[in-house]
Amino acid sequence: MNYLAPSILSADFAALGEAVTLVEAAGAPFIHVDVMDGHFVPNITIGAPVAKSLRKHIKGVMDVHLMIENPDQYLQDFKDAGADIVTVHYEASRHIHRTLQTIRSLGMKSGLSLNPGTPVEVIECLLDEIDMVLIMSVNPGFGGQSFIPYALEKVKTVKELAKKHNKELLIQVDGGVGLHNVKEVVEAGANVVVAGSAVFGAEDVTKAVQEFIALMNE
Ligand SMILES: O=C(CO)[C@H](O)[C@H](O)COP(=O)(O)O
Ligand SMILES: [Co+2]
Repeated sequence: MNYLAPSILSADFAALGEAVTLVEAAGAPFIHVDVMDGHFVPNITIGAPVAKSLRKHIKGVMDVHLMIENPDQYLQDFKDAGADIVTVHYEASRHIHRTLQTIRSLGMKSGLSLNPGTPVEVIECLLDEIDMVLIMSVNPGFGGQSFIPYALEKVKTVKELAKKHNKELLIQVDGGVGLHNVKEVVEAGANVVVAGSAVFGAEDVTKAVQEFIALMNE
């Protein structure tokens, strides 16, 4: 089974509850929440209070992608907000092993995200602490960017590592994924696909979600 995670980054921020309800009704099992602080990435979005309000509308998995400096400082807040998965960036934590351990100790699934410029090999010594690897296929900060093809090579490497070390590992790809390339992304080994602009920018959001899910599980 492969999972679609619509990113609310491209939804109307004044109507996030409705956005979540719409994509869940269409069959999306994860809701991807992009948290940006204006320091780690050059954009600011939302924080734990908004995630907490949103939680009341989410029936499935709340998948929080932290693009922030000092993630350790906010892990408890996202636990309190009801996050199921919290993903932190390798590049944002000085003691990433400890950060991942803390996420799990709070009772959430731990995700590790790699920027396009970070070699995939860094995950090897962290695999015991990770429930999900997020391969960024754009430089984080904005929706609607173009997919960086080399991400597929990184996904293939993660898939090989997962076969050896953790068959349950979730492998997520985020950035520039649309109906035109989602099959390629899944074939490379991704089992969780984030899509923001291709879902919320579509003329018919319900149809877009359904088409994604059909292509991902053919
Ligand atoms: O983390 C992100 C950006 O940093 C977003 O999740 C991602 O960009 C989704 O948007 P799109 O599908 O439009 O590329
Ligand atoms: Co994201």
